[in-house]
Amino acid sequence: MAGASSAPGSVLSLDGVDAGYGPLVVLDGATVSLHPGEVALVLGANGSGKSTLLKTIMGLTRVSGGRIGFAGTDITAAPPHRRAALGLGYVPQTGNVFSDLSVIDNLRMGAFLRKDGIEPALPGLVDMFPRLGERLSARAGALSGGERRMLSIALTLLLDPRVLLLDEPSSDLAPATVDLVYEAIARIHRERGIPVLLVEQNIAKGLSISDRVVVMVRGRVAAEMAAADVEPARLHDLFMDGGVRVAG
Ligand SMILES: Nc1ncnc2c1ncn2[C@@H]1O[C@H](COP(=O)(O)OP(=O)(O)OP(=O)(O)O)[C@@H](O)[C@H]1O
Repeated sequence: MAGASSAPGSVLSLDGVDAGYGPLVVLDGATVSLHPGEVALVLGANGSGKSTLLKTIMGLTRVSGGRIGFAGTDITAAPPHRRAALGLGYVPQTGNVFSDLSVIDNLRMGAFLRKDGIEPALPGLVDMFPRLGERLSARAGALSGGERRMLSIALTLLLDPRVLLLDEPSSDLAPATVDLVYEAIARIHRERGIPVLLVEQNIAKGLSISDRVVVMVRGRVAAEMAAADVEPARLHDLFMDGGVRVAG
């Protein structure tokens, strides 16, 4: 249903969404929106529902209430492939890379839906991720953690997303590698103007590229603020409001 549920001025919005896994309800009236051109950082304690929020936006959980709007379309009941086709680009924490295929074959697979194949997109991707360009014939399973993360992001970019949903891009990476991955994310945002909804436990790193912060407590958005206004001590209090352990 066109125009049914996007919050004014937002490209993506969740309005009172309840969602979870089977009988387990994790998101409990989650209301959040993403505006054109912004990076919004989702913070919260372990188990507060950050990853579930992204999975729900992609249609990977069971939604039992509320509405999800994307680019003027009500996608609450849309299957994941339709959400991807509409322009939702999801980079999960793990799992969208084929370890037994080479880097270039992963990219060919990722370009399967493109009418023009991988060739026209490859120079831009290699420019964005030079390390991948040097390792096109390497088996993806032999890549470093950072290279795999870059391949994972590159695969999502091949879908020409209108929004990027990133789930903990720093997880399990050494600090220097985190910096490389974040430089790439910042560059994608700057050069392509793609709004980003970022889930991250590395608060300092997440804040470094974000405009706005959304704090989740027990499956709902407990607070929102400009990234520039974030006081770490206050964040800690907000996280603890849910009575659960603080991440990191
Ligand atoms: N596939 C699943 N099946 C059942 N329960 C799940 C599943 N995935 C997550 N959960 C539960 O949902 C709740 C929220 O998990 P979620 O991963 O969304 O939290 P999170 O805020 O991303 O946590 P973290 O910071 O630890 O990654 C947790 O209680 C978790 O055990």
